[in-house]
Amino acid sequence: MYRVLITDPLSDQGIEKLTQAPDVEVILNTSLSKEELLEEISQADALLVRSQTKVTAEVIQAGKNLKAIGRAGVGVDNIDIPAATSRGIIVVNAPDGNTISTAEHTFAMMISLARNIPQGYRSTVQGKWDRKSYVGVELNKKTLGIIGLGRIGTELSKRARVFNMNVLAYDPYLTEERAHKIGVTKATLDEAIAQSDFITVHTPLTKETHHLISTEAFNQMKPGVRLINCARGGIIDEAALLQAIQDGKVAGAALDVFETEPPGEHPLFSLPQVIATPHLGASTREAQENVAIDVSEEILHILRDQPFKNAVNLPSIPAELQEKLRPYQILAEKLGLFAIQTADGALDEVTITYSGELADWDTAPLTRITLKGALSHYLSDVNYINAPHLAKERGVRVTEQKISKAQGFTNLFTVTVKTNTGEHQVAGTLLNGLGPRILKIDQYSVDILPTGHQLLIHHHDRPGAIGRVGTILGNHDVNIATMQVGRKDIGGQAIMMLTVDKAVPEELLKDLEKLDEIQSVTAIDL
Ligand SMILES: NC(=O)C1=CN([C@@H]2O[C@H](COP(=O)(O)OP(=O)(O)OC[C@H]3O[C@@H](n4cnc5c(N)ncnc54)[C@H](O)[C@@H]3O)[C@@H](O)[C@H]2O)C=CC1
Ligand SMILES: O=C(O)C(=O)COP(=O)(O)O
Repeated sequence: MYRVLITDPLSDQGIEKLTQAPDVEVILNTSLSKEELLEEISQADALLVRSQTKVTAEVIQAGKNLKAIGRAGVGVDNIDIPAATSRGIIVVNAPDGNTISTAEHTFAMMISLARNIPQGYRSTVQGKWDRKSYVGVELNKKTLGIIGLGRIGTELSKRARVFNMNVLAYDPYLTEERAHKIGVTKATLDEAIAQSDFITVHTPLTKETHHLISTEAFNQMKPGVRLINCARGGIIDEAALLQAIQDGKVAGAALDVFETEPPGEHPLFSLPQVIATPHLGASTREAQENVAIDVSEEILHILRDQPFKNAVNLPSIPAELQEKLRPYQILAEKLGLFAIQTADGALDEVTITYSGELADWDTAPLTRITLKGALSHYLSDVNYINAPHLAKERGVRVTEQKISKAQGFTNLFTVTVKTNTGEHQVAGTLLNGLGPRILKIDQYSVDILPTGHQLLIHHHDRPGAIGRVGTILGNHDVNIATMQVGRKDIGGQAIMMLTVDKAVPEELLKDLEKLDEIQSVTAIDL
């Protein structure tokens, strides 16, 4: 039974997939103290949050069984992603479900700001009839600067164009072609800031976007500019905004998000030009249902070891490529695990060579899995999420090579491990209808199923060597399932590759090493 902990309010209908799953127990508690959260998370297999719960490194560390963190929404700035990645925990979000709601909320904020609707409402319900103080401006023919033309920025631009606004968009990934297609003018950040009557931000909060709109930016703006932030507190420097309003440069600001949430009695709230909502961008029935459904499905898939889409800490792989790569996963993992066991000493480098058809594909997922296989020989908590991170942390270089020819096979997959004592190579393929096979160990050709207990023996090619090895295994009651011999020259260097029916005891290895012709004996468990 998987325990899924939910600590922020989610749509009941949205989480039905989880609550009704026979293999899931949902623990729903949206008022946990920090200590209670640390206690609850220690039992959880997955955690589901919105923006309120701060999923810190401490929380992640306490999640001993934690496999996945789901964010029912877009922004993951409340989750310590590096901490999750280094623990091998998958973080997924629900990027599509609240786009329209947030774009609509931003538009509502822009109109409210232009027409002083919140201020006019407050004054009217206080019994006043003040029509002079709340004279607004039209959106018609005004320039809207959108910083960040992703999902929400794009939806907002469509609505702005219907209102006959001229839209300038700045986004480092925006091409001229896409701008043209959407009907916006591609601008630099400086142009968007300097030429707009309304400026709205729709970027994630990152190191680069933190205080993207600061005093310097305010200095470049048109007098009377109005700002909207329905993305994240911290993209606009609140202290600089306060000053710019007080200086008369900025005519108004509409804020849905704040540097600290909840903001409490914020100095900005004493200014009549500021309107605010309590992080309501995604708070519609529709959006909440959408994101909760999306993230619940993702969590179920992760827990059940099924394919999932929206991992924040994994590169996304198109479904078609996932299908093509799936059969190679076992081969990749086993080759990594096999190669590492043939090598002594500290691991310096892992090189994965993809030959044949494989060379044309994006093989990064297979590289991760190979690395997971190799590192799992040393580390217990390694998975394909944290394998690259753990390799880097340990100074292990990882290289991919691609060769279009595959030496007679459709695909050949070669793993080379370099340690401080030498270099070893193992190659394999997927045989049509037969599954994965190891075909080469260093320069020796073999044909081995990559599974179970194996014994790799390097020896001198001498008459009787095979018989003596067989006798010693028999003496230790270890049955040989298959045996293959490879050699370079008659009477020269050779290998024996044995598949045996049980794990090889240490004493057996010692007895084999005593034989004159034996150079090395390695037990390999796959
Ligand atoms: N107020 C609310 O309730 C909600 C807030 N949000 C916030 O809105 C943000 C945007 O959401 P989406 O549009 O769905 O994300 P998205 O990922 O589709 O779009 C973000 C865009 O920002 C651009 N970008 C990144 N760095 C930039 C920079 N330095 N300058 C300019 N552009 C930059 C990216 O290229 C991307 O196109 C989220 O990160 C989230 O923080 C999202 C949903 C609800
Ligand atoms: O999806 C996002 O990024 C949001 O900011 C929505 O936040 P919420 O889920 O409403 O706390």
